Parts: sequence; structure tokens; C-alpha cells
Amino acid sequence: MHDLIQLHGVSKNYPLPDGSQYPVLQDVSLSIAAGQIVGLIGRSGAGKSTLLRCFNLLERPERGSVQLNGQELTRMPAAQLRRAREQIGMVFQHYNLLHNLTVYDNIAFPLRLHERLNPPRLAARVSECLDIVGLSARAGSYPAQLSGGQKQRVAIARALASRPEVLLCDEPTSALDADTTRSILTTLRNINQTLGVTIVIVSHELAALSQLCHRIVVMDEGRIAEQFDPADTARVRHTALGRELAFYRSEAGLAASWAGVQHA
Ligand SMILES: Nc1ncnc2c1ncn2[C@@H]1O[C@H](COP(=O)(O)OP(=O)(O)OP(=O)(O)O)[C@@H](O)[C@H]1O
Repeated sequence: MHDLIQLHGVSKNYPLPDGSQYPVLQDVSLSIAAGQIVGLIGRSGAGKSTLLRCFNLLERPERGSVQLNGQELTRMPAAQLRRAREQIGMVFQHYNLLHNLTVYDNIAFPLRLHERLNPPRLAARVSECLDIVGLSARAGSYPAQLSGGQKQRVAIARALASRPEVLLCDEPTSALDADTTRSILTTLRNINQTLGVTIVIVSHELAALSQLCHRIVVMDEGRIAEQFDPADTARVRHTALGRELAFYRSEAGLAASWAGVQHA
């Protein structure tokens, strides 16, 4: 498995109203292997979303390097960066769908923008994505006619439309109830297993992450506090969150309740 994403020495500050700088990311280095599901967890404000958004340069670090397949994104000219970003799909907490467009047209939107597919190929691609998320019957619906979980499925289908290598998910289930969360995470796991898409997910759902992820990265105050394989329950964790995640993984009753998202 090769490293798909590599961050080296990434630092970023946000300016504060008093003119000082808030160090949101401090010298973060992280490698994500192709085909993995990696969870980013940490307290509110730890810098998880900012780090995730550095992966596709939605946020530009002030220092450090961001590589996708060995290509340095921070030095790419705009047109080349746009093409590289097609390899990176993104899913947000609040879905970010276009409300005046049908499900079909929401998924077709990035394809019409970035890829010159003829109408039959476009239709085939949209239908393939709808199939993956189990929403083939709702192509003609508008977002307002869908539940939260269905809207997030449309957002996942849209993120898959350009057949990306990696899916960045920023708290994709935090607006959803427990059952819907489970089914969305099962869908993400299936996407990883059947399509080989690498997934990086920011979430506060500790039990779910401990079942879903091949690797957990714990962030604290803009730094990586620790990272580990959640299946490796024997290792002593250094952070409270790490210990809590290990507990979920080892707790038989809870593990059984998450059987739908357990690794085979
Ligand atoms: N555009 C911005 N300008 C200034 N400060 C920001 C900006 N975006 C985020 N911050 C601050 O940076 C810190 C880290 O934010 P970030 O959203 O990355 O954290 P997080 O770990 O994802 O938190 P949460 O779990 O609450 O979403 C927070 O203190 C936040 O207020």
C-alpha cells in the first residue's frame, strides 16, 4: 500500500481580533496509506476540520508540504490544482446540496463543471453513484423531499461522481440520529471495501470510529497527540480519547451493536 496523502510540518495560524495569531495547526506530519479509513478525533477546536481542509488546500497552510500521490499541491498552478482536486471528494456535515436542483442534477453538477461526458455517459455515471448509495429511486426528488440521511447519501454520491481516490468526510453524521449514522457509516465502509476509496473522517462518534477505522489520529491543540490501530487494544493509550476508543473496541456488547460497521 503506497502513501496516498503525505503532510510534512504543516502549520497554520488564524488571525485573532486583537492582532495576534492563533496557532490552529502546529507542525503536523501525517501519512495516509491508499485504501485506509482514517479517523480524526479530538476535542472541539483541536484543529481537525482545519487539518482535513488542508488535504485539498481548501485551507492553505503557512508552512509545510501537502502531497497527493507524491505530487506537491502547495506549489501547483491553479489549473493543475483543480485537476488534482478531482481525486479528492468531500462530504460536509450539512450536506451542501443545491436546493433548486434534483438529486440527479446535484450529482451531475460537478461532472458538468469539470468533465466533458456525453449525455449517455453522464447519465451512466450518475446512476452508478446513486446505486452505490442506494438512492436509485430518488433521482427526480429535490433535497427538501429527502430525510437528513438521504441528503447525506446524495452528498456522498456527488463526492464520488468524479471517481476520486480519497473521500474527506467532515462530521458527516453529526446531524443524524444513531440508526442513520450507522447506515451512513456502513455505506462509507462499503465504498472503501468495494471501490478501494481511501477515507479520512472527522467525527465525535467514538464507538463508530473505533469499529470503522483502520487508524485513529487523536488531535489536541493543533498537534497530533497520538495515532494507533483501534484493533490493537493491548497497547496502552496516551490520551483519554485514545483510551476511550480502545474501550469501545474491546467492549463485546457495544462491538456487537456495531456489527454492521465491523471489519470482516
Ligand atoms: N476561519 C477561521 N478564522 C479564525 N479562526 C478559526 C477559523 N476556522 C476555525 N477557527 C478556529 O480554529 C480552531 C480550530 O477549528 P477547527 O474547526 O479546525 O477545530 P475542530 O477540531 O474541527 O473543532 P470542532 O470539533 O468543534 O468542529 C477553533 O478554535 C476555531 O474557532
